Amino acid sequence: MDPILSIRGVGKTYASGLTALHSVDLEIRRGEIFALLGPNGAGKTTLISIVCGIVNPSSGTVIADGHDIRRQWRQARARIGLVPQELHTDAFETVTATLRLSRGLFGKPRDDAHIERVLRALSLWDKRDSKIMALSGGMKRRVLIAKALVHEPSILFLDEPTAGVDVELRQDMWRLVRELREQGTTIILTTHYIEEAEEMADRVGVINHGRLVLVEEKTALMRKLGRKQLSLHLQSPLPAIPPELAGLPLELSADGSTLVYTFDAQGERTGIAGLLRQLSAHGIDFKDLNTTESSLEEIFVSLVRRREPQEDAA
Ligand SMILES: Nc1ncnc2c1ncn2[C@@H]1O[C@H](COP(=O)(O)OP(=O)(O)OP(=O)(O)O)[C@@H](O)[C@H]1O
Repeated sequence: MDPILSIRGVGKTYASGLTALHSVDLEIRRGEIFALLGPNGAGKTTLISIVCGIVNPSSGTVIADGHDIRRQWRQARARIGLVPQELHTDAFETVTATLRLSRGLFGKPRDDAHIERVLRALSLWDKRDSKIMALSGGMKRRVLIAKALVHEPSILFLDEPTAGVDVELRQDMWRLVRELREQGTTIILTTHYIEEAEEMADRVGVINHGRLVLVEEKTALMRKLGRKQLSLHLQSPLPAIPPELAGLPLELSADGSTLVYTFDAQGERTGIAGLLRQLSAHGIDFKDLNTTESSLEEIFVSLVRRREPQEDAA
């Protein structure tokens, strides 16, 4: 593996005494889309801020594209683009001037052709001469992304990029993320929209109470922790699950018309054949059936819940 970003033993205790991160180890692969998930206050922004040199870690090291973020801050920072949650930019500047300035800050020579490409990709070309303060909220978010990309970073952090944005911008954003990945940019995003991580990410990390509790290939995670459900839509509603079937992982819908059987997606044996035999033996007929798999969201919620008692005990 060729990590583009190595985070080793990174901890953070704020001046208030609050420990936001406990010795986090994480390696990000070159060219991947990595989704960092976690509930509010888990430490995602703290971790991103440390990698971007905005917050000093209390312990540990971070190597970004070959450069130590503390000893070679300038070189490391020039490899990183950050789309923060909020806009901190000069409201009186025009969009183009802001981008030129951002690019210059990272020591990159002026390149108006690149700025034009970034502006066009974000549907900002028409707004290039507008002052930032005259833009709508959505347009300002687009400027944030443009600013993060204008110095051609190899690692792009997106901190809650789609929180509160409209559908059009969200779609533009994901199209752009895919294009950037195809061009070789490594992307690390935090999101509360887990379906986005499910759709976009190659790997998923879950952070909870300042600890990285899991890092896994998304598909493997879904296979490993996912559960499947088989829904049987019955010919005639049942008043209750027959006592003979009480030992099975079955649930009956409130109106008695659907039996839901839950099984392990990873298991060797699903038990479905046995279930169908038993239903037939008890004269329970069904007219239709379908299966569903648990989403990353359900897996995430159960993971975060499951880890809580361990955390408290630690
Ligand atoms: N400057 C600071 N001083 C003291 N405590 C802080 C500071 N910044 C963050 N924290 C605390 O550190 C913890 C982690 O916060 P952080 O913003 O990293 O979480 P997060 O996972 O990004 O949350 P969210 O999903 O809400 O953005 C929280 O308890 C937060 O209150």
